[in-house]
Amino acid sequence: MEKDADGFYDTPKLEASAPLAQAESKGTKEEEQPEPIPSSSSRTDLISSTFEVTVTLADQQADPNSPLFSAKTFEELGLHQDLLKGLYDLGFSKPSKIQERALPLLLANPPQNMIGQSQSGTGKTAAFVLTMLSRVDFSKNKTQALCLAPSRELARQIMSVVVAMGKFTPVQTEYAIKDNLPKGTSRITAHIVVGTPGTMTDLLRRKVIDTSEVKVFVLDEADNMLDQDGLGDQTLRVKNLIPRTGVQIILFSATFPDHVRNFASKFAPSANKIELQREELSVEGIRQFYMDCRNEEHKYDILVSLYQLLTIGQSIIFCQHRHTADRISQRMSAEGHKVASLHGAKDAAERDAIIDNFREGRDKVLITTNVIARGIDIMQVNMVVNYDLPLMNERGNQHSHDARPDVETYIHRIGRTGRFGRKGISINFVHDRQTWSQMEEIEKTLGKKIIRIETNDLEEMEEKMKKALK
Ligand SMILES: Nc1ncnc2c1ncn2[C@@H]1O[C@H](COP(=O)(O)OP(=O)(O)OP(=O)(O)O)[C@@H](O)[C@H]1O
Repeated sequence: MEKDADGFYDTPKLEASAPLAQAESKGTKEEEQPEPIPSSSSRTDLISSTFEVTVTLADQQADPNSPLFSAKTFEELGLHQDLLKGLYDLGFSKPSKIQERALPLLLANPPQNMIGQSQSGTGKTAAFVLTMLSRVDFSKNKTQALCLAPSRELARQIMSVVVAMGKFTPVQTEYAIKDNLPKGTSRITAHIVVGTPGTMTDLLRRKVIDTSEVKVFVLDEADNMLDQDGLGDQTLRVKNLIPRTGVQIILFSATFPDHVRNFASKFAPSANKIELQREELSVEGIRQFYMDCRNEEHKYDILVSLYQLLTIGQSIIFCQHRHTADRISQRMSAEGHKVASLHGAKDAAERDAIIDNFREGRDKVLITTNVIARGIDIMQVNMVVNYDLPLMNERGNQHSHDARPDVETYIHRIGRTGRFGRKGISINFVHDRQTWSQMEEIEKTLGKKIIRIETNDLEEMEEKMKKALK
């Protein structure tokens, strides 16, 4: 698995001076999504499918068993008028379960720490962003909230939510991601700073950020941020550079494997906890499939034969290594298919352009590594392919014969589809006894059937997929 300066999730190395990325406002209603302009017949389809999505979302938010359910309104959660305006402007009408449960605890005084878990795509970001925005005293030009994420792509996305939800407040924001600040910046006074741990540590050490007024510290994807095999060391360094007392520590993730739970409890002492049972981890709307390929080369052929289906909506193809992502995308491009590839060896400006092109629907197929396995929220993604299954990040493990599957990363990867009540499908490619048993272990751990699709019957495949997406 890839590891570099920022740890498990790689960071760019070249010195590109990307301008401070303008936060993109993030619509939630289907009609606000940046779809290409449809032809008149597909426009009718779009309207009816928009209607269907809106209706099923309302149904799900009314179903007490759904993670999107809430019995309350945003008004009842004690949010400031300006933040309510921001929420309604984004098209949020009702809180999801995690928002309803977490927000009253997060906003209570005196502030209490939180360890919050909820399935992928259920609205955790709003819970911690609204907390940061609620706790900031806008009359002070001082940094008061820090938020860390495992990748620059996720940090940029979180920032877009801060800006959109804070649209009716005077919030000032700044990034702590590589190659983003103008050279020679010696002082940051923005209320909220969002970044990755390597750059954040650097800014704190050099006292570019004054921490004396910091009162909220958020870790998104907290299990990865605290994991010794992930970004644990770097995150701890950041914590050691902020005040020891008076800071509310907020940890959120869809997964908290046992080996980080204890550390999380020490990192955020006496935290309120919202936890999921193992069987609750997978998202109902994501149908999981697998394809039995003959060998590595056959995996490539199958991926190419899937191209039509991959581009019905948008798709993310996950590989274990950067070189695989590059090789597949070069081959597919040479054969006339439009695909993009994104991984941590690319420089900052390139990474930003690739994810923005994909987010805005200009590219429909993104071939990548675990760098964007977590957090990335693009509603139109209705298919995820595990070209390689995710494997545990143990030294040498990837090459050994008993390499274990990384079930947490699997949950995050497939969670790039099926966002906030949408339907999505995932397809695992298995090609030998080892990958077969790795997939079996994932299936057993999650208690969810992974259904076979024949590799030689494209029509059947298409039928099954269309049915799953209905
Ligand atoms: N109350 C709401 N009403 C409507 N849409 C919402 C609401 N809350 C969140 N959303 C939308 O749901 C999507 C998923 O939210 P978010 O990215 O916060 O999920 P998450 O729980 O952080 O997922 P992950 O675990 O994958 O990071 C976003 O597009 C967000 O705008």
